[in-house]
Amino acid sequence: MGTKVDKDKNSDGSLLRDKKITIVFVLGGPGCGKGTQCEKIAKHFGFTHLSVGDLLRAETKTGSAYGAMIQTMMKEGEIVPSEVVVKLLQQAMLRSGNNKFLIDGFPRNEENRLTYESVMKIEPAFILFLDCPQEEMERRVLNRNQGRDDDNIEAVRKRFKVFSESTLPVIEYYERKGKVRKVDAAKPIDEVFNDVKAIFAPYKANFVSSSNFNAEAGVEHRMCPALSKRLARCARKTKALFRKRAPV
Ligand SMILES: Nc1ncnc2c1ncn2[C@@H]1O[C@H](COP(=O)(O)OP(=O)(O)O)[C@@H](O)[C@H]1O
Ligand SMILES: Nc1ccn([C@@H]2O[C@H](COP(=O)(O)OP(=O)(O)O)[C@@H](O)[C@H]2O)c(=O)n1
Repeated sequence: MGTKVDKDKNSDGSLLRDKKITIVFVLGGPGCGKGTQCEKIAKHFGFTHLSVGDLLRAETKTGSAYGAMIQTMMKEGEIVPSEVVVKLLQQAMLRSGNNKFLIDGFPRNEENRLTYESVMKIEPAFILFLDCPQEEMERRVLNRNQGRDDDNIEAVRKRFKVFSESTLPVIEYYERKGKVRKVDAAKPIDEVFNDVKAIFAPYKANFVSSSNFNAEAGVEHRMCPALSKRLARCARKTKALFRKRAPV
């Protein structure tokens, strides 16, 4: 960092080279326990937990231009356009001040993955796949009691369909790259976390402090300058993408 050569390296979009940012995608069907496990990983290993579902729900409350569209799509269990999601992720990463991120519920389809790749260009370290039978996920979602619009039987069934038709192919894509770490998520919470802990063990050494990102509060923290610059560049690219598309 700091030399002209290093700056030039970063500007080609390949942040991996300076090994400063760790991104883990956390995937699995609705109710498999992504949020539950991410909260624990964030605490134990100093990652910032970014739940795309939570970011989208927070966005619906801001009265933004996209809020109403997002609300309708989520109620129907549909996947929100990737430009919106990637933009929210960039903003959240910028605010977090961390350089280790758990991105929960993303990429949910090929469009998410391709948009992320073209805009962010940060290869995920690995994909944590919480594998759980559908009947167990259905039970968990219907007992979740968080007052979510989409935790009813019709929306849950649609989300299962979206998961198997759109998200599983993304997991298969990363499997072919040797990046998937699969865990049996049907076990009790602490047993699942034991398996998860073994996967994250190499990240313990770099643990600085727990940083559990609050989507609604948008807390400001200290920002790593390299990440800040990188994300600012990504934000400009996303803006350009938005300009190309007519408003939804
Ligand atoms: N391993 C588990 N065993 C039993 N219940 C669980 C387990 N993991 C999560 N839950 C519960 O299931 C529900 C869904 O979990 P959550 O973490 O919100 O899933 P997701 O983020 O994947 O939708 C929550 O009520 C949570 O407390
Ligand atoms: N990458 C994503 C993630 C979530 N979402 C939306 O957010 C909803 C809830 O996602 P979530 O991750 O909070 O919850 P689960 O369906 O995993 O329980 C999804 O059904 C989608 O409508 C999206 O559009 N794109």
